[in-house]
Formats: sequence, C-alpha cells, structure tokens
Amino acid sequence: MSYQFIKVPDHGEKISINSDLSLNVPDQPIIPFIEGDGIGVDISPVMIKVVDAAVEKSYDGRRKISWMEIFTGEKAAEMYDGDWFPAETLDAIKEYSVGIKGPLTTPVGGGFRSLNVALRQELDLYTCLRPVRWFEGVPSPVKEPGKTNMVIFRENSEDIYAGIEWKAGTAQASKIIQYLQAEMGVSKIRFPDDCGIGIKPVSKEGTQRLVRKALQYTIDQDLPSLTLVHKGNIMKFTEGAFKDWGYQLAQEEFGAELLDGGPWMRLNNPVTGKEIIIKDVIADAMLQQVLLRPDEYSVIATLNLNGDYLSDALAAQVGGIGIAPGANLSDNIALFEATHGTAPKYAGQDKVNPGSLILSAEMMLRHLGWNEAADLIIEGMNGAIQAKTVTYDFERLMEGARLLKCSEFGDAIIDKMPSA
Ligand SMILES: NC(=O)C1=CN([C@@H]2O[C@H](COP(=O)(O)OP(=O)(O)OC[C@H]3O[C@@H](n4cnc5c(N)ncnc54)[C@H](OP(=O)(O)O)[C@@H]3O)[C@@H](O)[C@H]2O)C=CC1
Ligand SMILES: O=C(O)CCC(=O)C(=O)O
Ligand SMILES: [Mg+2]
Repeated sequence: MSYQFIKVPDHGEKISINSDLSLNVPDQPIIPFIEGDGIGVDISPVMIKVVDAAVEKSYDGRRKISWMEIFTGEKAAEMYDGDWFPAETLDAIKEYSVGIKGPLTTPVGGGFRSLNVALRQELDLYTCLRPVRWFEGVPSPVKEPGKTNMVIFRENSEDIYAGIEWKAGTAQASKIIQYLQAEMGVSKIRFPDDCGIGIKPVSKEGTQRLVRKALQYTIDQDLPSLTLVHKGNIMKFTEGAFKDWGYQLAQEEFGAELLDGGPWMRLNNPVTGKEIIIKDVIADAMLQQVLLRPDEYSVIATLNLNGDYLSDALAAQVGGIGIAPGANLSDNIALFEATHGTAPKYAGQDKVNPGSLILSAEMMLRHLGWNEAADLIIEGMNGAIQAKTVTYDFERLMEGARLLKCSEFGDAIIDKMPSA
C-alpha cells in the first residue's frame, strides 16, 4: 500500500498472521508508532531507544525493529490539513498488525471525541489489557504493594464509551426524552427540559468475547481466579447482564461448575489441574477490596468505564500511572499504549516517567515472541529503580533517590541491562 505522509522504511518486513492467528515475525519487522500529544514527544523517543538497546543486546544485530512513524492527534492535524484522524493511519495499523502509541489529547465537555477510543472502535480492539504489578523499591501509598498483582481485561468497544449521547437543550436530546416519555412509559427523568442523554450499549457477544479472552489468559498463565466486576445491582440489563453472560460463558464453553450452589464457579485448569475460581464483585466494593485485600484478586474482567477507573486506581497502588502499561487487542491487531494520558503541564520538559510506555513496549516484545529482549527491559527497569535513579514521580516519594530526567531514566534502564 502506498501512503501520503507515512514513510515506509527501506529495510524491514511486514509481520503476517497465520490462519490460527499466530504471528510470523521477521527478524526486522516494521512496527508503526504514534508519537502522541503532550508528553508523547518526551516518552516515545526514550521508549524506542530502550527497546532498540534491548533488542541489540539480546540478538547481536540479528534482529532489529524498523520503526515507522504514523500520525494521529495534533501532529496529524498539522500535516493532514486539519485531519486529526487520517484514514491512512488506520490502514497502516491494519497492514502491519502490531503497533505502539503515545497518549492523545481529548477535549472535555465538547470538541471532538476521543481519538484513543476511536482507534479502539475503528480497529475493533475489543480488549484493553492492563497488567498491574509492583517493582521492588517503587514508592507506594499502601503498606504491602507486592500483594497487588492483577491483570485487568477492560471491555474496549461498548458501554457509555460508544459515544452515543446528546447535549442538553438540543433538538436530539428533546426528541429522545419525548420518545422515552411518550412511547416507553419513562417518568423518571428528573429535569427533562434541561437534560443531557447518554446511551450505554452492552451486548452478549461483546461481553463474551472479552470474558473468553480473560478466562483463557487465566488458564494459560496458570492464575488462581477471574473476577467479573460490574454494577449489576443498579444497571441490571447492562452491567448485570455482563455478569450473567460472563458466568454463562465460563459454564458453557469452559465447563465451569457452580461453587456451593453459585453464583461463584470453579473449574480445574485443563493444563495444570489447579483450581480456578470465577467470582464477581460489585464495582464500588471492588475499589475497597483491591486496597484492603489485593492478594485475593488476580485476573479481572470488567466493562469499559469500570475498567478505566480501576486501571488508574490500581496503578496508584503500585507507584502510579507513570509505570502502568497496556495493550489494545483484537483477534489480529495489537496496539500497545500506556494507561496514562498526555499530562500537558509536563509536555516537552523531558521530565515525566517513560516507564509506562517502555513497559507497554515490553508487552509488545513478548507479543512478538522476543522474550529475551522483554526480559532485559524488566531487568533494566528493576536495576534503575533499585539504584534509586528515577524520575520526579518516584523521586519525590523515595528517600535518598537521585532525580533523573525522562531521557536519563531511559539511559539508566539501558545501563542496568545485563550483557548477554
Ligand atoms: N490513552 C490515552 O491516550 C489517554 C489520554 N488521556 C488524555 O490525556 C489528557 C490529560 O489527561 P489527565 O486527566 O490530565 O491525565 P494524565 O494521565 O495525562 O495525567 C494525570 C497526572 O498523572 C501523572 N502522570 C501522567 N503520566 C505520567 C508519567 N508518564 N509520569 C509521571 N506521572 C504521570 C501526573 O501527575 P502529577 O502531576 O501528580 O505528577 C499527571 O498530572 C486528556 O486530554 C485525556 O483525555 C487520558 C488518559 C489516557
Ligand atoms: O481517550 C481519552 O482521552 C482517555 C482514555 C482513557 O482514560 C483510558 O483509555 O484509560
Ligand atoms: Mg483512563
């Protein structure tokens, strides 16, 4: 495919996908990346430098990533004559199958809709996978941060994030309100004359494809439990249905059985034989459970908004969103990204923690099967943290730490990577 502004590197090859959805990864894969708005300009080059160093150290030049810049957000708007979301960016992600992105700005209360959400919707990246683990030495607000070790599977394509909403006072909002009152017998809209309306679609298919991934991950990683997190006591036919469809899938597709009469279920891991508990917790209670009894939770499957809240809250327990990685996944595309946003007040200052994006790249390397390079990144990160050479977010809470810039922290990670 030829592109208008995207420059395909002279060297490197495309990753291809086999019929069983496994990847064929060449030794020099072309990987598209979006630099990102705000602090994207700081963290993306550091991520690339760290990844290149880990790959070089692991494979002695036999393997190398050919990075290909693609554009969304402010940089795209400048290049593509005001188009924040160029079609060729989507084409490139589809063509190259694996990519990584920095954060993108979304205006609050008006303006354009989230480009991050649009990427997930357009590419049907229905799973947002956010692992939360503690690195020894990272300052944390809790007493025993090592007890927090969870993996969030956030549904990424439905819920109120679908963007079906109308502003108060518009003809569309009035029409929907009139329809609800006249045709659907709704009498509970408290102030109908001045009311915005949002719609929350949650489907069986959307729920079950997410829960299927989460339960398969629980099995593959030999983990002890899967928790369905929902607010089904209040939103019965969306969040309540998510819980019911989740349990139904566990029973019908994985052979789970009721535990003590239900609703919790159990199954034996078909590979290791170990017991897996499938349980559910109401979302508000979950926010206290993860603080008070974190070691009782392992894999979490939840809806879009709950997952958004829970991922920042859990990240805080292990040191903050400066070190919170993630991936957006469909069955054949993987787009890695940090949990945090553009942190505009720090943009361009070479200050923030690049850890989230670097750890997102570490997930990407594992997705490619380049585990040796991924392991080096973890060792480098551990080494830099143990040496107390860290960015401002950790330094302000760590006794005796040396403050590093964003780029210096990347260099410290590289320095601490053991030689082969
Ligand atoms: N996937 C994406 O692209 C996302 C985009 N966004 C967008 O980002 C913009 C800003 O959102 P906002 O709510 O301020 O959230 P941000 O995540 O951008 O920042 C909130 C705070 O988190 C801390 N933080 C964030 N990133 C880092 C980092 N790399 N290192 C250290 N600390 C960090 C900072 O805290 P402190 O000041 O205390 O040091 C920062 O002020 C919005 O437009 C929002 O829509 C938000 C989330 C995800
Ligand atoms: O799209 C945005 O601006 C925010 C998204 C977000 O907070 C997230 O994905 O965690
Ligand atoms: Mg968020």
